[in-house]
This record gives sequence, C-alpha cells and structure tokens, in this order.
Amino acid sequence: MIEARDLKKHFGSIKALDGVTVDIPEGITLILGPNGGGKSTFLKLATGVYRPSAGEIRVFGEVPWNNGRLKARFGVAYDPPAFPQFVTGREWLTLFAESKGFGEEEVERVAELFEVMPFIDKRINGYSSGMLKRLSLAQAFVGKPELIFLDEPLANIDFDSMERVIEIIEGMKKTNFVVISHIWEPLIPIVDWVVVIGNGKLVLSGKVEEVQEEVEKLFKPKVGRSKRRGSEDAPSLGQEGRQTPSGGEPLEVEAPAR
Ligand SMILES: Nc1ncnc2c1ncn2[C@@H]1O[C@H](COP(=O)(O)OP(=O)(O)OP(=O)(O)O)[C@@H](O)[C@H]1O
Repeated sequence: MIEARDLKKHFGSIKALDGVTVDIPEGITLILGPNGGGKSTFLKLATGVYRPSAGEIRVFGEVPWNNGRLKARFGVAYDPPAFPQFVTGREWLTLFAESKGFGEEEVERVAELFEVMPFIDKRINGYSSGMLKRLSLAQAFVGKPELIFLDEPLANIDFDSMERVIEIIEGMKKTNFVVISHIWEPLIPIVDWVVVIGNGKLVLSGKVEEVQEEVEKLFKPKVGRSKRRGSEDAPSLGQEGRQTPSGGEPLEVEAPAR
C-alpha cells in the first residue's frame, strides 16, 4: 500500500529521514520510534505535505506530492492538531466535509463518533487539548476514507476516550490505518504491522507477531522506582511527606493537594 525507496527528507543540515526503504501493507500499521526520529516527517511525505529531498514514496502506487486526487482518498489527523481559531468546530467540520462532497449528516456522524457534539458549537480557540484531539480525529474520519493517517491519536485524551478510539479503529475493517503513537501497548492487539523509525533510518518493519518481542525490548517503559531508593546510601523517606537526607536535618516536602 505504501512503498518508500531510499526516502530522504532534509531540513538544511537536519537529516529528518535519511534513506528509508520500507513497504507498508494494507491493514493497520503502527509506527514507533524515539522523539525526533523521523516518524511525523515520514507521515507528511506519505500525505504529500512534504516533497522528498531524494528517493521516492508511493501510496496506492501513486506519488502523493501535488496529487489532489490521491489525497482525496486519505483522512489525516496531525499532531499537534492545527485549526483556525475563530470558527466553531461545526463550522470547520462543515467546511471540510463540503470540500470532500459531504454534508451536515456526515459532520454529525463523525462528531458523535468522537464525542465532539457537546462542544461543537463553541469557538475552537476555547477548546482544551483533548477537545482539539477529538475534533482532529472527527475530521480525519469524514467520508470514511480508504486510508487514515493518525499522528498520536491517543495523546491528550482520557482513558475512556482512548478505549473508544481503539474500538473505532478496530471496527472499521475496510479502512487502512497508519498510526504513530508513543502510547503503543493498547494498540498492539489490533495492529497488523509495525514499523520502527529512529534517527532518520528504518530500524525494523514486520508483522506484529514477528516483531512484538523486539518492540517490547525497545519501548517497554523503563520508568520506575529507583533501585537506590531505600538502600543505605540513598536518602531515606521517613514519615509521609518528610524526607530525611542522610546526615542532615529532616527536609519538609509538602504533600500534594488532593
Ligand atoms: N519543518 C521542519 N523544519 C525543520 N526541521 C524539522 C521539520 N520537521 C521536522 N524537523 C526535524 O526533523 C527531525 C525529525 O522530526 P519528526 O517530527 O519527523 O520526528 P518524530 O519521530 O515524529 O518525533 P516525535 O516523536 O518527537 O514527534 C527532528 O530533528 C525535527 O526537529
């Protein structure tokens, strides 16, 4: 479905993508990688926002750059979402839907799907990050495109909404998805293919069953309690909210307000 051959995108001296060759099949693909690794750049090359510095990318066999006919087959939610500020969510979605040949009914369908209805008639400049994310998801799904690109669809939304987004993606069997997400673990059960991009290069690409172990090694969060905590040379925690550095006066630590 997506073929990249020695794909490069440079911004001055920054090599955002530095020779990526990868084939992404139909289905649901998850793109993973460290911050600044080149994932969003890859997505913007696939959606025709950027033109490659060198190499080639094809989607459904066609070059996306300057290709309105191909882009009409995509839905895209970028991260962070960008909208005009002084229109309402409904006005924006209506304008967007009309540009794709859809009307108010489709606006309400996607707004209900992502629970945008409670704030759809408010101006976008008053939206929270989660509201902006839900509006951007609704926009990407207008007209049930063949291929939907989602950059961080689970960022800034609450747990219930995350579950809902995952269910919606899973339920759309005829739609292909390319999803960039640092919150990857809840997506693994519904994903077919995984691509890892780091430092502008392809790190791995394969069926989820074949690469899951490697992915876990690379991305399982290592954040946790320090092993030093509680050891003899570490500061000891006494009473709640009170830390005692070795050899010093007790240090008052204000407990967070609940
Ligand atoms: N328009 C741009 N102009 C200049 N540099 C850019 C531009 N877009 C991306 N970059 C740079 O290219 C590199 C790759 O960025 P990219 O946004 O593709 O990474 P990413 O993998 O999506 O990162 P993250 O996980 O942090 O979103 C970074 O060094 C970034 O600063």
